Amino acid sequence: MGYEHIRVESKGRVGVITLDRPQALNALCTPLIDEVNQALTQFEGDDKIGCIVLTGSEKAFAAGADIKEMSELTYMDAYLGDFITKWEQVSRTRKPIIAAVAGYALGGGCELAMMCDFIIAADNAKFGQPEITLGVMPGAGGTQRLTRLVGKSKAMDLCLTGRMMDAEEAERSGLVARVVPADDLMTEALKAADKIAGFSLPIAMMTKESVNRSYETTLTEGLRFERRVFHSMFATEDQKEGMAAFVEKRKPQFSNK
Ligand SMILES: CC(C)=CC(=O)SCCNC(=O)CCNC(=O)[C@H](O)C(C)(C)COP(=O)(O)OP(=O)(O)OC[C@H]1O[C@@H](n2cnc3c(N)ncnc32)[C@H](O)[C@@H]1OP(=O)(O)O
Repeated sequence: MGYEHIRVESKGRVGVITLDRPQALNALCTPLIDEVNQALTQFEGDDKIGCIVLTGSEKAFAAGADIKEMSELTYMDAYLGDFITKWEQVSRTRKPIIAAVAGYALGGGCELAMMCDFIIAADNAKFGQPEITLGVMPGAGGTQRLTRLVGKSKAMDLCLTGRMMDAEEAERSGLVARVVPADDLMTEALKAADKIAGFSLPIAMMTKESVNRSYETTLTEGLRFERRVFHSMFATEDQKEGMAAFVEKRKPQFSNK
């Protein structure tokens, strides 16, 4: 499939999806989301890919859902069309996925980044949930994921005032895993992604599943889930290889089995 609103490339074992709608600061129109989902399906099915990076431009990761597209939406359009639900493919992606964010990550842009496993931000990044200024509230996880990441007080501040926060505040608040100079964003994101892709894919996927479970359940149930998954890892060839390599003082050769 040809892509109009994104660029898709493989860099070794890392799949890179670049939002590429510069005239609208990567506003997330429906065709763009459809293309992102198509690219995710492509990378999920590609055995050579061990990690995915989702990024935008230096000016904008994404300035939100496409306001022009949304402005005429009726309640029935939104309800019957299940507006936003198709965005969630990012959060259902089983392979690790990193958001590399420079510039604006606003509204749905911030929410899309939060659907990834973690965010690496350029020092020029600006995050916010300005939906209230448009007469709506966040609708793609902003009131939920943001609250879990930064706590109630900061989430209320951002969602109720619609203000933006810079990368330094976003890191301090727990939204962002690390901040790097804007010029180094892709180098750093690719380095992190390649490192992850060099580990055992099933182990990375199970690790991701277990961390995500902590959002969905009680501590007791989460610990039980972690223990079961941890035990299951002793049935993998990669556990045998990883530990043997340590004992034999050599680099492991994971086979994703
Ligand atoms: C997920 C859900 C349910 C909701 C949402 O995400 S609601 C959207 C939340 N986002 C916003 O409210 C941000 C809207 N954008 C802005 O406030 C500004 O564009 C800016 C502060 C990000 C940048 O300002 P700047 O002056 O540098 O650039 P503009 O001239 O305003 O924009 C350039 C170009 O892009 C179009 N644009 C920007 N954002 C969107 C958007 N979210 N949807 C559609 N189009 C957008 C903007 O209209 C302009 O295009 P034109 O020159 O053709 O008007």
